[in-house]
Amino acid sequence: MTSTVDDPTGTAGPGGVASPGLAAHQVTVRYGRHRVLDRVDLHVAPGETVGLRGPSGSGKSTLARVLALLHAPDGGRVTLDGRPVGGVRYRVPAAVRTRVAILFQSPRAASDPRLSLADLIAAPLRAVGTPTAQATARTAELADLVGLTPDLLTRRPHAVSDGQLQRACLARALAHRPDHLLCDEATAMLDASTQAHVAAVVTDYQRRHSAGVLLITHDPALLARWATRVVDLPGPPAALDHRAK
Ligand SMILES: Nc1ncnc2c1ncn2[C@@H]1O[C@H](COP(=O)(O)OP(=O)(O)OP(=O)(O)O)[C@@H](O)[C@H]1O
Repeated sequence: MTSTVDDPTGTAGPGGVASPGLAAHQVTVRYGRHRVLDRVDLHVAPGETVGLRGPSGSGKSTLARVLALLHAPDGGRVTLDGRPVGGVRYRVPAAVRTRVAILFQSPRAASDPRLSLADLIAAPLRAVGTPTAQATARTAELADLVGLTPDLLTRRPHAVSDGQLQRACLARALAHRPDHLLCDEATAMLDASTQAHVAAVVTDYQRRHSAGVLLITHDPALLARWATRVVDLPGPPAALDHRAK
């Protein structure tokens, strides 16, 4: 069974010219015997917002983690501007991996409880050896961008609300001015006003930087309002791997 969900235009075409963007090509992922993604294609061009929907368990978060270069697929590959990206996490050169950022649903699960919000935002800058003064200035700029006041920056995650922590996670995601931002149910846990604010910051960033956005959500209203186009992941291919026994 092939689950091609999108037309991947991120490969070099007949003329050898690669279209810009972030793409998954024939991506397959298994957890043990459970095949979650089966040869899936997806392409996010600069400036567009691709909505990704599908039933619970269809592999949306898994695909986002593959595209964020956090999870190595068992088959297929990820390309950036048509060039294959080998490896995941710190095996990918900083200049490449910082072009993609991801914002998760639960800011608490995605935050080190020992860090102040300022250190949390600055973590990706520190990870690539950004000089302290530069990292401090950029952190202040990012905090301002997401609407975090200076008094909140000295607090740790337990001392701020979910909405404030998600704003810090958004600031952290934007630290390196990524070309692609993957939002995995990123506003699902937020109240309406924080949800609107986070969406406004992302869309403004997207407009100014021509960033591609992947929007994973179960919310049809959010997809209708924000997505340029919507891609459907089929349900989990449950029985597939029993045949291989
Ligand atoms: N690290 C893991 N180890 C084993 N199984 C996993 C792992 N991560 C996800 N899965 C399983 O893979 C399947 C797809 O999970 P995934 O979170 O990608 O789906 P999803 O479409 O994002 O679901 P939802 O809409 O409920 O968030 C699920 O059956 C899940 O239990």
